[in-house]
Amino acid sequence: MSLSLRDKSLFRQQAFIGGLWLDADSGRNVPVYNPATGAELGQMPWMGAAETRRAIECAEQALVSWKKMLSKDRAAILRRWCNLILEHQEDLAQIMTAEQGKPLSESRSEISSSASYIEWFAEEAKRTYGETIPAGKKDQQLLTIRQPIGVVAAITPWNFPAQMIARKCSPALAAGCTVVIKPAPQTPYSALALAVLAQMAGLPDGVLNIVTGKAGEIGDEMTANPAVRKLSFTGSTVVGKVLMEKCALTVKQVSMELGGNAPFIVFDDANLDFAVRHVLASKFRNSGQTCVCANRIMVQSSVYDEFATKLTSAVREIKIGPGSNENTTLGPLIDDRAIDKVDGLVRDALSKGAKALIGGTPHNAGALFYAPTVLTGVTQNMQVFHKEIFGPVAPLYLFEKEEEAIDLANATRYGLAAYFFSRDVGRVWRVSEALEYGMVGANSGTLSSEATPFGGIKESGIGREGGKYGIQEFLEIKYINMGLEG
Ligand SMILES: NC(=O)C1=CN([C@@H]2O[C@H](COP(=O)(O)OP(=O)(O)OC[C@H]3O[C@@H](n4cnc5c(N)ncnc54)[C@H](OP(=O)(O)O)[C@@H]3O)[C@@H](O)[C@H]2O)C=CC1
Ligand SMILES: O=C(O)CCCC(=O)O
Repeated sequence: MSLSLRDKSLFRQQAFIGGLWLDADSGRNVPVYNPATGAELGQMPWMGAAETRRAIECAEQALVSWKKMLSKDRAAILRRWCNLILEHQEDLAQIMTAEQGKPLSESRSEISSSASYIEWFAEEAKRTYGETIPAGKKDQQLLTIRQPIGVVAAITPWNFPAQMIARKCSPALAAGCTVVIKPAPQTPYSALALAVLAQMAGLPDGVLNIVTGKAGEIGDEMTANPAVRKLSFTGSTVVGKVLMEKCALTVKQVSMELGGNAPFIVFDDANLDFAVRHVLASKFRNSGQTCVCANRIMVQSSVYDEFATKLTSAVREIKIGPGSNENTTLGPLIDDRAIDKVDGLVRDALSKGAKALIGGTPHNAGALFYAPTVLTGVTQNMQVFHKEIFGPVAPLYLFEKEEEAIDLANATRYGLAAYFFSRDVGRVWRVSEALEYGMVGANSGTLSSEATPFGGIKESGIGREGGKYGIQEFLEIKYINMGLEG
């Protein structure tokens, strides 16, 4: 292991089931690599259906007492977990940067935002209110209570290896559910480190379980096992649809946080320097590998050239390199497939008439680095208009009128995040309403926070994470009709 951690116990190469650290039944492991250097970081157990089934059984057994625990006691454990995460922020950030590649400053801020989700839901645990309903007859009381759904399965991606666990697990645990997680194979160590701290915080055995290994087998067990009552997934729309189909057979609830194709519209009355700063934050964070990244930057014709020049100058200042260098602002992509996908989209656009003002090729910092890129002259007939880029490529589209920008923005099957910049208050309201998206940044390129509902419409998903809505995803409403006589 090449990491130098203050607390070495955080780096685990075993899965976590029923409070025990375990190898795969077969004893088989697979390597995990640092995307910046290609060096092997360690091994991860290659588990399958049998281990997943046992993790679900553990979660089912733990559910019996966890759901009955007073919510303030569950909240206290979550609060301790949050505090331990903050205490170990630096080690957790080092682990994340090593396995995921993002700059250390971004890893540190992901760890603190993960802690914020846990803190938020520790508080929400105490507020899972029911209601009374005025009855139509004198001899009855009508009411609702909210109860935990039961065992939850969570499948998480590699782009936010800690925050995804916090966003799914803390509301589930706060609600009284127990959880089995499958983290992405590229980034298991952040998830396992969080489990070390959860155990230290006093989370009872079996309440949180992490199974690493074969996606197909683990996913099939999670979706077929009747004990699992809910699946929460973040990842590609293609995989999300397959999982939804499989969940239908046992009628499980699902929360799906899937792909995006975010428009970022710059109107001619916008403050261009301000908009450029926000494009940088939205487009290049995590090397462009977020589902809410600006994917199609649409600029009104009268400010198009000026905006393109300003953006290119700003992109020139980006410092590309390993995330472990303190001055790096853009790290590598996650793997070869990501490089091929991003480069393929750029090649297609260039071959159809787009121009690269900067970048446009892989970068020589290492095998998985892509040069930050600005493309002009991009049009709807290029693949990049339709696909989630998931890389540091900013394609600029030109539009004339507000209605045209809205039509262009909505011309996609995705509906996660959208952004626009304008100083006209009437337009700010009109466009906010017209955009067919779950989240809109009006003069803002950042959206995510523990206090707000994160999620999409159309093929970007179902459900909301965060805010007062997040915990409801893990609660069932029970209606009680109480007869007062007899
Ligand atoms: N909404 C978002 O935040 C994300 C969107 N994406 C989009 O998806 C593209 C591809 O990325 P990729 O990592 O392949 O995304 P995937 O959707 O394939 O992977 C996300 C998670 O789902 C798991 N998974 C995949 N197939 C199954 C299955 N049949 N059963 C159970 N779990 C499964 C993966 O595990 P395993 O890797 O072992 O297959 C991983 O843990 C990206 O370029 C991006 O466009 C990707 C990640 C996050
Ligand atoms: O890409 C995602 O799936 C989540 C984005 C989280 C964030 O914006 O911090």
